[in-house]
Amino acid sequence: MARLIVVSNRVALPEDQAGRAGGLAVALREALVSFGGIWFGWSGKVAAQTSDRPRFIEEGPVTYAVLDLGRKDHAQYYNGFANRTLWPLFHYRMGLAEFTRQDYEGYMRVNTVFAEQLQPLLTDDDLIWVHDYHLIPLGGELRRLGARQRMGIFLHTPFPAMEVLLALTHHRRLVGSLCAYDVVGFQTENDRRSFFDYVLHEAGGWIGENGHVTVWGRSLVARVYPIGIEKGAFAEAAQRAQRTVAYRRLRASLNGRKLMIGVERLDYSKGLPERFEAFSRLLEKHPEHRAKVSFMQVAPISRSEVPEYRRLREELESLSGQINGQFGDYDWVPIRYLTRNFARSVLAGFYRQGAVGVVTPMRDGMNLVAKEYVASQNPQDPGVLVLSRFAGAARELTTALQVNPFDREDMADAMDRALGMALDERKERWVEMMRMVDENSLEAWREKYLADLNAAPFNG
Ligand SMILES: O=P(O)(O)OC[C@H]1O[C@H](O[C@H]2O[C@H](CO)[C@@H](O)[C@H](O)[C@H]2O)[C@H](O)[C@@H](O)[C@@H]1O
Ligand SMILES: O=c1ccn([C@@H]2O[C@H](COP(=O)(O)OP(=O)(O)O)[C@@H](O)[C@H]2O)c(=O)[nH]1
Repeated sequence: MARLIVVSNRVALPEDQAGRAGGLAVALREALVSFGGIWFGWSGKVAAQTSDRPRFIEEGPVTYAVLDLGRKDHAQYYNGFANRTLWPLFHYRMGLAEFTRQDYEGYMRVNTVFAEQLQPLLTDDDLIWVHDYHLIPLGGELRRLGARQRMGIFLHTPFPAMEVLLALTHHRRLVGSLCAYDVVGFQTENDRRSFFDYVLHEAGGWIGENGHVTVWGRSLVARVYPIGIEKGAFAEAAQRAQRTVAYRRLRASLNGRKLMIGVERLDYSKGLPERFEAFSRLLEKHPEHRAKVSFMQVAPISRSEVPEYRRLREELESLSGQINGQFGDYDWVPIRYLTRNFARSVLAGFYRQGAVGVVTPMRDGMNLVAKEYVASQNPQDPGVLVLSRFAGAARELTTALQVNPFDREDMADAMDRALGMALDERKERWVEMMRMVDENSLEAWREKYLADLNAAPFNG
């Protein structure tokens, strides 16, 4: 049987798996255990120099092979080109995208080093599954070194419209390396359509049936695999959470008020200032909600070495202070803004208490929080999901209250509607969302992708 080689920027090492690992890490590890294989990537450590060989950690049939990144590589590849150029561009924030030649060179250099250190570990019938925008050039680099294995990539972020991508100096090289893979996976049909547009109108390629693409002398398939959450896990976690101290303390602190909850990394793609302003608008426009609802925003700090992320943090501190000052009372704080990270087992209990879940990114590949919120609800008394139409999840969760995050008024109205929604309508909307969450589970995503990768022809 073929071995599986997973390559991702972050690797969930065995010591992280006990309870801290996210659902995606658990699902990938399960696949690795059943195929046997290697998980290759960054160790998460920054050192003086990038490692000249991987550090190996063996656990049963799985080998973890990780590299430390040197300070310069970390700055140029991760904080630079990946998170200051590609991330904003892929999330349609052209104004925030910074491009420097040095960052681009650092990005390419790290991809080359990854390829050079991975290539000797490969055997002929391995299946190679690369994840995300950090490592797009890796496939092309491996091919350059002679790798003929079946190789796929899954893009967790959006793939931008062609006109946006053209703003990147090296767009041709980047898309060219995407086409070195045999299977290119996207979160939504929208993302795939943008890729097809580029193939047709910029690269002069062909799109055949069932996602077959012929371009630059290569054939590949481009398909949609919406990522999901582990089947049943959040429903169980939310039930269990009800017996915990955190659950009870949150409940007691609400003192009978409704909870509106948001959970995301502190990232400008998530639309946090816009959401805070919409909440402020809600309190202004509908004073009946004052002192009747508490909005809790969990926003663990992310990518804090990138200046745009630091500025966002300052903006949110100021906005939450201003809104609490304007509307708060001696016994009610409108916004609870928390920048610490919570375990998913705790979050499940928080989601369950949320009468309203607000997930309003300006743009998001999928947004798993939306699905986790739905799965954590009490079927007898479910909450309402207010969801941005620009989250990948909006394609599946069509019975959420969908909003335009660029329109504060629209969001404030949806919050008002969600807070007042009758039980029958809440149930009806939730049943349909839950059906989608179950159907497009994390397990289904993994199996569908691996089946396509397995079916790809060997390039020998
Ligand atoms: O590794 P970090 O820089 O700390 O960032 C965390 C991850 O953020 C992004 O997540 C994306 O993947 C999710 C699962 O497919 C999807 O729901 C979400 O919409 C995406 O934003 C990033 O793409 C990952 O590589 C990062 O590890
Ligand atoms: O304090 C927190 C905040 C978030 N998350 C998890 O982080 C993931 C965020 O994934 P999503 O797809 O929503 O966005 P991303 O951060 O990947 O862009 C979800 O599984 C959350 O449960 C967490 O474990 N603790």
